[in-house]
Amino acid sequence: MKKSVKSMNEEKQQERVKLEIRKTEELYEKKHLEKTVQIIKENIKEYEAKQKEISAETEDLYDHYHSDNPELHNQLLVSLDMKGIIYRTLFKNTNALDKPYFGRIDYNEENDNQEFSLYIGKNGISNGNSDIIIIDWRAPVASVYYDSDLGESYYLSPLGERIHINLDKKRTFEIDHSQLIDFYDTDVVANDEFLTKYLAKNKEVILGEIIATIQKEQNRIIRDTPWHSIIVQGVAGSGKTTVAMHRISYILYNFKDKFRPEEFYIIGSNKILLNYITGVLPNLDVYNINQMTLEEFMLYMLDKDFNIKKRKFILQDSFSKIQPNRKDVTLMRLKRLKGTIPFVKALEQYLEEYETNYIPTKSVNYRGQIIYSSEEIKSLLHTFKDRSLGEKIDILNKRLQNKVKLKNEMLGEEKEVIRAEVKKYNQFFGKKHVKIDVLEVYESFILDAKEHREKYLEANIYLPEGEVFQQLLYDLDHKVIDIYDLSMLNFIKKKLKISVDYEDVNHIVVDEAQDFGVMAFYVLRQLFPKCTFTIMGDVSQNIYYDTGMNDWEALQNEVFSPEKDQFYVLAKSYRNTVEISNYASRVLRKCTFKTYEIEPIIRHGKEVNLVEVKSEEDMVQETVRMLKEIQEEGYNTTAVICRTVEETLTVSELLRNHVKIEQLEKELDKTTFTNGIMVLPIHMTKGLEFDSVILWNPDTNRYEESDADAKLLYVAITRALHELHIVYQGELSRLLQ
Ligand SMILES: Nc1ncnc2c1ncn2[C@@H]1O[C@H](COP(=O)(O)OP(=O)(O)OP(=O)(O)O)[C@@H](O)[C@H]1O
Repeated sequence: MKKSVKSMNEEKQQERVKLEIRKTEELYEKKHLEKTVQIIKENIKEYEAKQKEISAETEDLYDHYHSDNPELHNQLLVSLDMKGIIYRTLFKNTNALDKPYFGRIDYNEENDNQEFSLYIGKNGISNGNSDIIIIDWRAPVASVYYDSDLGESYYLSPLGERIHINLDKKRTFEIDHSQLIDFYDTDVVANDEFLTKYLAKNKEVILGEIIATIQKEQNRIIRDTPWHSIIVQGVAGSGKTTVAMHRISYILYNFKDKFRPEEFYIIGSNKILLNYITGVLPNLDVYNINQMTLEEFMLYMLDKDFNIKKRKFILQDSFSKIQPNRKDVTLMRLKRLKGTIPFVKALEQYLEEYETNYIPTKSVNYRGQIIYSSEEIKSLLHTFKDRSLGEKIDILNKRLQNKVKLKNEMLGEEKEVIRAEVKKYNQFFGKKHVKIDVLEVYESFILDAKEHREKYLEANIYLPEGEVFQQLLYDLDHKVIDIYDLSMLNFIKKKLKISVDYEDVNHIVVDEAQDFGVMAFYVLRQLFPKCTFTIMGDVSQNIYYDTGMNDWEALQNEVFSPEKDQFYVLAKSYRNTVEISNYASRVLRKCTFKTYEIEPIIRHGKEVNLVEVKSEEDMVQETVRMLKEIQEEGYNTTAVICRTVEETLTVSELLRNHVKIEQLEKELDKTTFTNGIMVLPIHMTKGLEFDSVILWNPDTNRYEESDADAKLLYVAITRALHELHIVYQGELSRLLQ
C-alpha cells in the first residue's frame, strides 16, 4: 500500500527533528569534550610543576637527612608519600588525554529529584582538587553503565546497599586523539556493534583491557564481593583471564582498607601465560601484585622447610606430562591419585595419628594430685584442632604452667619458688618449635599408606594398592617432585609447625585452574583459611588429563561452599570468529565428558583452511607459503602449534630456513610472547591468543580419538582470533573429521 503524502511529510518532518536533535547533541558533546580536554591539560601542567617542586624538595631532604633526626625522617616520608600521589595523578591525567571517557549515564535517584549526568572513563579525573569530572569505571555507580537498561534500575554501594535510580540515558563514545569520532545511545545501537569493531582488531602480546566494552555477565563477576570465593567456568575466549584482572583492579579500588596489592597472588600454569596476563595490570592501575606458577608459590611458602636446590630435587618437568606414558598403568594411577582429595585426606588422617603419638595425653600429676586431667588435655586439643601441632604444644605448656603456678600460690609458696617450679614445666608437652623435617614426615606417610591401606579404607578414604605408593617413594628417592608433593609438604608444615609464612595472603587468583588437581585447592584453602579466591578455568581445556580437573563438582562441594561461594558460567566467546568457534565445538562434541557449548559473538572470518600434503617436505613448503600469506595480510602474531616439545624444536628449525621464526629460550619456560611467528607446543599456548594459527600435522598418530587429546586440540584451535590453518599428512585425526 502506498503511503499517503501526509504521512510521508510527517516522516520527513520526524527525520528532520531527529537530525536537529542529533546535531544539537553532537555540538553539546563536542563542547563538553573540549572543556574536559582543557581541564586535563591544565591538570597535567599543574601536576608537572608540582612534581618538579616535590622532587627538588625530597632531594633536598635526602641531602640533609641523618638517620638520627626523627623530624627530618618524618618530613621525608610525607614528602615521598606526596610524590607518589602527584605521580599517580599526573599519570592518570596523561593517560586520559587521548580518550578521556567512553560512556555517559544520565539518571536520577529515587527520593531525590536531582538529575545526574556522569561521564565514565578508565581514569577518574577531577577539576583541580575538587569536582569530579570523570567517574572511574570501578566506582559503584559506573556499574549502571554496564548493567542497566533504560528505566528503573539500581546499583550496589560497596556495603551492598541497593541505590534505586531511574536511568534516562546511556551513551557510548568513540574518541580518538581527544576528538569526538562518534557516539551512540543504547536504545539506538546494539552494544555488539561497538564490541565487534573492537574485536576485529589485531592483538598485542599482552592481554588487553576491555574497560569500555565489559559485558553484563562479565561485570557481575568483576564486581562480585571479595568476601567470598568465586569459581568461573568459561569457554575458551570468554574473557576469564581478562575478567580476573579487572576484578583485581575493582577490588583494590573499592576495598582499599581491607585488601593490599602485596597480599594478592596470581597463580598461573606457566611463565609465558603469567607475563602475558599481568602485562595488562598497569593499564588497570594495579601495581605490586605477586604472580607465580603454582610450583613457585608452593616452594615460596615452604621457604626454608624445603629448599629444592639445597636438597638437589628436580621439579617434574611439566612438558613430560604432555604425553603420558599410558602403558605404565602404575604411573598413571599415581598421577590420578595425586590430583584428588582422598590423597590429602589420607595425609590429614595420618597427621592426626602422628599428633596423638607426639603429644602425651596422660593426666599430669603434681605434688600427688592430678592438676591436668587426660580429658581436659584431649578436650583442649579438640577445641584447638585447627591449630598446628606446635601451637597446640605451646598452649598446653602455658596452661599447665598456669596450673602449677596456681597450685603453688594456693600453697603460699614464695615467688622465687613458684618461678622455678613453673619453669620446670615450660616444655612438658614438648618444644613449641618442633624439629620436624616435612619431607621425612611425608615419606613416613607414604610408607604407612603403602603398608596399611585397609586402615584408610575403613575411614572411607579410598587409596590404591601399595605399588602406587611404591612408585611415589621411588620418585622421591630419585629426587623428582611435583606440585602435588609440594602441596603435601606445605600441608604438613601448616599442620605441624608454627609459621608466619602463611600470613599476608588475602586473595588468590588462579588462572587456567582446570590444569591443577582439586587436591591443590583443598591444600590452599587449608593453608589460608581466611583468604578468598577467584578461580577461572575451563574443564574442556584440561590438558593434564590425569591430574587436572575434568569437572567442577569436587571443587564446588568439597573445597568451597556451594551456599556461600559463587559459581558462574561464561558461554560467549569473544576471541574466535564464528567459523573457528564452530570448528572447536565440533571437536568437543566428539568427547564423552560434559561440555559447555560456545556461543560465538557474531564476527565472521575465513573458513578453517585444511590442507593435506604428501610428504614432510611438502608440509614445510605449504606452511611457509601460508606464513608468507599471513604476513602479507598484516597480522601481528602467528603461531605454528605442534604437539610436543621435540616436534616444536624440529619444526622450528625446518621453517627457520625459509621464514623468520622467533627464537625460543633454551629453558622453554623463560620464553616470552612476542610479535612475529612463534612455533610452540600446545601446552605453552595455554591462555594466549594469536591473530592466526597453523596447526601442525594433527594426524591420527598424534591425536587419538580420546577425551584427553580432544582437550588438547580444543585448546590449539581456540588460540586463533582470525584465521586457522591446518596442514597434515596421512590420515587426519578422527577428532577433526
Ligand atoms: N567484553 C569484552 N570486550 C572486548 N574484548 C573482550 C571482552 N571480553 C573478552 N574479550 C577479548 O576476548 C579475548 C579472550 O579473552 P581471555 O583471554 O580473557 O579469555 P579466556 O576465557 O581466558 O580464554 P582461554 O580460556 O582461552 O584462556 C581477549 O582478546 C579479550 O580481550
